[in-house]
Amino acid sequence: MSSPAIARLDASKGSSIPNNSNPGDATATANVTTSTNPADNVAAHAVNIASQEAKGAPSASATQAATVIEGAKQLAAYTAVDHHILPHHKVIGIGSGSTVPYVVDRIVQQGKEVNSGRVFIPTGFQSKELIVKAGLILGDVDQYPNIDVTVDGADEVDSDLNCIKGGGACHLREKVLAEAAETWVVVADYRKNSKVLGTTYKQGVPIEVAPFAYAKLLQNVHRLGSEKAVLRMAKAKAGPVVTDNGNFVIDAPFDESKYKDPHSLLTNLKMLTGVVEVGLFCRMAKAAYFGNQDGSVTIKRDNGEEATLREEEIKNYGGATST
Ligand SMILES: O=C[C@H](O)[C@H](O)[C@H](O)COP(=O)(O)O
Repeated sequence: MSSPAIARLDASKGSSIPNNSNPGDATATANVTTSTNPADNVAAHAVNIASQEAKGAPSASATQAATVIEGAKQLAAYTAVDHHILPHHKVIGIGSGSTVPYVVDRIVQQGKEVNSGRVFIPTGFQSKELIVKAGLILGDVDQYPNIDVTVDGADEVDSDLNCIKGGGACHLREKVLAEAAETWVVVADYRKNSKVLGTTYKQGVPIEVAPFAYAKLLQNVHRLGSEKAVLRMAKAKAGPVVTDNGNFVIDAPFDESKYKDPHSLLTNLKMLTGVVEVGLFCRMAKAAYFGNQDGSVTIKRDNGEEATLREEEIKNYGGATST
């Protein structure tokens, strides 16, 4: 597995996959050409971005940074799938976000034979589309309340594997699929790897709320200490973001002192009447995989272990760690 830094400029093979769910991550919305070798795919991004630049899109340094980030996402996703989605796993949850297309890509690379005996459960519109377009078998959590493994993205992950999720407003279904899974694994790039939540993800805790209750809830969230909490507004529509479940989202930033005890914060927010789900996932992950800029992958596990696998170690790991 080659490092993103030494990627070949060869965009000739593979299929095109959509690549982003969150608004504000527009540099990552180009179609991605995929192959089994992550290095090829990083190179494909470079070609894609270069052609976008020719049409007046972002500068070379911005596109280079975007390429490195995409390479990191792919490394995290591919490594997590290799470690946790094993041939005997038959019911698999597919999360949301910009790293998840690479998860589906790697699952497809495991082959038609193994995948024909599996069912894939989506966490929202984006992952449903990914499953269907990849030709995988779609199911729902009401048919399959017991999932073998769910792999999902995150907005930020702390040292205890607590996560902020919901930047794409999918956290209700994501939490249901995380709870339903025997193993829940998070994949992300290096920017999401923090000691304390709120360090890099500044928008705050996403809170899905019943629409009619939003104004009262905003007051109550302000009183809980998030004076800057706001109703999330849509970017290309007048009015608020409406989730896949027909609800609104409040984004509530808190001080570091609150983020240091995310479980108490979660409990206090969840107790507010009208809250449907809170985008704090506390100690739910078995492991979190972060792709790094240098082509290595950092793995944090729920037992406190942390390891960084370099290129050769990823390639030779070959081992399954999942249940
Ligand atoms: O609601 C969205 C999900 O929680 C995503 O997994 C999270 O926002 C990360 O998304 P991205 O990888 O696009 O930053």
